[in-house]
Amino acid sequence: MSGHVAVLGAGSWGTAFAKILADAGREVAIWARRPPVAEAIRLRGRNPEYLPDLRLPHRVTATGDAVEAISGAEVVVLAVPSQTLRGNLAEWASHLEPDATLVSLMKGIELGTTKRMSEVIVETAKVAADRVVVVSGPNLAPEIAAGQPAATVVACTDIGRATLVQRAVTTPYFRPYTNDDVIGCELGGAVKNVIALAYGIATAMGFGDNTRAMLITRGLAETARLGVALGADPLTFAGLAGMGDLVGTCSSPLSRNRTFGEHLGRGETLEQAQVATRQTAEGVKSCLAIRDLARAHRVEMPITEQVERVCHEGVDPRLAVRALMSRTTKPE
Ligand SMILES: NC(=O)c1ccc[n+]([C@@H]2O[C@H](COP(=O)([O-])OP(=O)(O)OC[C@H]3O[C@@H](n4cnc5c(N)ncnc54)[C@H](O)[C@@H]3O)[C@@H](O)[C@H]2O)c1
Ligand SMILES: O=P(O)(O)OC[C@H](O)CO
Repeated sequence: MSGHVAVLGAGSWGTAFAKILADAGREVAIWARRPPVAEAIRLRGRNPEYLPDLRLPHRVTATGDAVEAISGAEVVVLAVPSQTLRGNLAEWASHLEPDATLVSLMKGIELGTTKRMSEVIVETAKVAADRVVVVSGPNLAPEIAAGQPAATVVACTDIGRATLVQRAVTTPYFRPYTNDDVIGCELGGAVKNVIALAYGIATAMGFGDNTRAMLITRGLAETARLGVALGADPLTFAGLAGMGDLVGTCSSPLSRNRTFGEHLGRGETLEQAQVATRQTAEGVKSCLAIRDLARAHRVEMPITEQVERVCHEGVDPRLAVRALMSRTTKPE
C-alpha cells in the first residue's frame, strides 16, 4: 500500500483508529468537522475534546477540508455517526479515488431505510460491495488510545481487500482477524449497542450479575436470530464482532451506550440522558431501525423491543422488565 489513508471523522474512534494506522506505518490525514479540532490535531497532535491523554504520532495530520483528506487516499475510513453517514458521503463520493477501499467503523442501522452501514456506503458512493471493509470488535477507543492489547474483525466479501486492511492496522497492541461475513459483523456491532443500553438500565436499577448475564446471553440470542434471517453466519456471533463486542461494551463503564442506559435506568427521560451524555450512543437511534428490521423479517427481538419502548415511548423501565419476564416460557 503506497498512498496515505484518510480518516473522515475526528471523534473518539476516528482519532484512535488514526493512531493505529500511523503506528502500523501509514501516513494519515484526518478530516475534522470542527476547525479547532483539526487545528489541535495538526499543530499539537492532540484531540483534547475526545481523547485528551493521547499524543498522536507525527504521521497523523488533520484538515477541515474533506476533499483535501480524500484526494490521493487509497483507503478512506468512515468514522461519522451512522445517521449522518449518507449525507456526509453524498458530499464526498465524487472525490474518491477510482479503486479506493472504503472502511466502515460505524456500528448502527439507518433509520427509515433499515440499511446496514456497508449498504448505505454501496448505495451512496456507488461502489461495488467488495470495495467496502467493515471493522468491528471489542474496541473501546480510550483503551486502544492507551495502547492496551485488543483484537478486532476486518470483514469484506473480498478477502484480498480485507487482508490489505488487516495489514494496514496490525500493531503490537492491535490484532485484526479477517472474516467474509459482513452482515454478521455489522449486525453484531449494531445490536450490541442496544443490548448495552438494556444492560445499563438494569445496572442502574440495582440488578446484579444474574440479570446482566441473562441480558448478554439472551441479547446475543436475538442478535443471532436476526443475523441468520438476514444471511449471516451464526458462528460470527460467537466471535469478536459478536460475543466479544457485546461483553466488552456491556461490562465497560467507558461505553457510551451502557452509560446512556444507566441514565434511563435512574428514571431520566431521553432528553435528560442526552443532555448528560455528549458522544454518540448509536443504540438510541438504531434500536428503532433494528426493531423495524426484525419485524420486517418476522424475527422476535424482545430486549430490543423493550429498549425502544423505554427510549422512545417513555415506558417506565420497571414495566419493560415486567414485560420481558412475563413472556411465554419456551425451550432455549
Ligand atoms: N468510540 C468507540 O470506542 C467506538 C469503537 C468502535 C466503533 N465505534 C463506532 O464508530 C462510530 C463513530 O463513533 P465515535 O466514537 O467516533 O463517535 P464520537 O461521538 O466520538 O464522534 C463522532 C464524530 O462525528 C462528528 N459528527 C457529528 N455529527 C456529524 C455530522 N452531522 N456530520 C459529520 N460528522 C459529524 C463529530 O464531530 C465527531 O467528530 C460510531 O458508529 C460508533 O458506534 C466507536
Ligand atoms: O462507547 P460505545 O458504547 O459506543 O461502544 C464503543 C465500542 O463500540 C466498543 O466496541
